[in-house]
Amino acid sequence: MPTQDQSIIGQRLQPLGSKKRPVLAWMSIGFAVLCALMILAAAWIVFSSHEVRMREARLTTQNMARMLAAQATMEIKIADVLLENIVERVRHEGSGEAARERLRAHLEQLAKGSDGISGLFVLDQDGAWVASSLGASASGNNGERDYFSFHKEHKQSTVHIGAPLLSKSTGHWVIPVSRRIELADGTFAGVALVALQLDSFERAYDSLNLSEAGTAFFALNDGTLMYRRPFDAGVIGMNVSSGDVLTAYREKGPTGTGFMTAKVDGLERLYSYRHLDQYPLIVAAGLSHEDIFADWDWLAAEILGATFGAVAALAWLFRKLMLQIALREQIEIALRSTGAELEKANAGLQAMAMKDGLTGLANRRAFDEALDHETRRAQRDHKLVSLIMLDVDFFKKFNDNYGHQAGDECLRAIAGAIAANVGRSEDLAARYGGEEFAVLMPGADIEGALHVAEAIRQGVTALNISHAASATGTVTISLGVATIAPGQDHSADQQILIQQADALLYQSKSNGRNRVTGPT
Ligand SMILES: Nc1nc2c(ncn2[C@@H]2O[C@H](COP(=O)(O)OP(=O)(O)OP(=O)(O)O)[C@@H](O)[C@H]2O)c(=O)[nH]1
Repeated sequence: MPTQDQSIIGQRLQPLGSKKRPVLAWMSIGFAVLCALMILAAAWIVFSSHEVRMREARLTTQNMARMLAAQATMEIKIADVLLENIVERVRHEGSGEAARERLRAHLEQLAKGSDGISGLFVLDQDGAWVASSLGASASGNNGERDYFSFHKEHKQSTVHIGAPLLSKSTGHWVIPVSRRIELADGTFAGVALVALQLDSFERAYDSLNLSEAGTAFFALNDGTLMYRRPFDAGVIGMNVSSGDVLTAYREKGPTGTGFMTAKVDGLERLYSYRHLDQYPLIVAAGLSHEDIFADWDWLAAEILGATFGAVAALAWLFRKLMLQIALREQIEIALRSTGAELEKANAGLQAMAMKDGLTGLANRRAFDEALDHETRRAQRDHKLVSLIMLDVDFFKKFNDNYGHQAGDECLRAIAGAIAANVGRSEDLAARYGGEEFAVLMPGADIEGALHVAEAIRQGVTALNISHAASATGTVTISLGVATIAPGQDHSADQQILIQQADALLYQSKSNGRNRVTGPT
């Protein structure tokens, strides 16, 4: 079963009243603006929180990069200080048999006091171990290592940091940090080496608050990857110089932040990178999209979902309200039109109640009311009231000869002749009863009334309705005309007026019919 609302929608709502239409239009505009503002506010909150997340993420990656740079600087610095010390010692004490023993003890001493160092070595001009922190019996040759070749070929006195390699002595990943040893004349005399444990970097990188998808790494200026979190031995030593981070470093400067794609796994992350001030190293930390926006996605979905839900609920309520208003309006319109129709019907009924059904003239009731009203008025205004009473001659015979239906037609024609000769608007022609008619003429004197009566008589004669039983051969009427000046007793005056007119009418009858008789 359709609901009330549905049936209204089905019928198409009637247009609203002209006064209410602008009000409803403004209400609708106001509601639409309110909804738009709610959605805009929600969008603004979501957008702002996105910006805040981004700012926080940038700050986080920048702090991570700063921390990693400080850690790497510290590690290398310690190694560098140790190397300076060792090179200086070799230069002063040489590397002869006696010096070797003291050097070895010194290296052991230095290694003991330093965390994160796998070993300290002094190599001769061929790469053979002169002394190491690993003990008197330890021996080896590192002549084939890249850093050894580098120092042999370059007269560079500053520290050299090499790509990570697997230690020959421990089998662990180490970073070789080394310096060239020269004789007084500048000829190559060997290399001092500190092997830094890659583990100590791993600990620092693991302490970062990064998810599975986050990453951090450091690389040499030439793009050689030194370490990357999460640790994967397969990528150590890989060249990432063509990656976004190294490219940004070359193109934009020593520090930077932005979304970049990793060379190693192809994932896009928000990276901050930083080049170490003192060493040819770059560190970088990257947060994945999930790291940055994990709970923001939910928050945004909740805010937008709640907003759209509230807007939908409000729209539903607003539509209900509009339908209620439209329904009320429709009921009001229907009531108004029903009221108007009722009034019209009442007026029609009233008119019908005062009219004679056969002739269309006023009926007896209307005549009686008008007579009462007019005699009172005439009494007040000191005026006359005249009355014509008329009756169809030999009408019984007419009916008998021509039938009742023809009789009705005849009465209708006579009523037409009466109405045609009653000219003033205040005059009232009525069917008094049966074949008897009356014409009430307020304000008319006897002459005027006689004149109208004669005109009516002639009008009926002129109808020329055949009436075989009448002496004239056509339908005629007899009339009596009376006039009074009403006094205090209206009721008696009315009776007198009717009786006089009626008596004069019957005088016309008895005098041969088809005539008008007035008072003598
Ligand atoms: N067809 C028709 N006849 C009517 C109507 N009202 C009254 N009559 C008839 O009118 C006739 C009146 O007859 P009477 O009162 O005898 O008068 P008359 O025959 O006209 O004779 P006089 O008045 O003496 O000339 C009656 O036969 C009524 O039935 C009507 O509405 N229609």
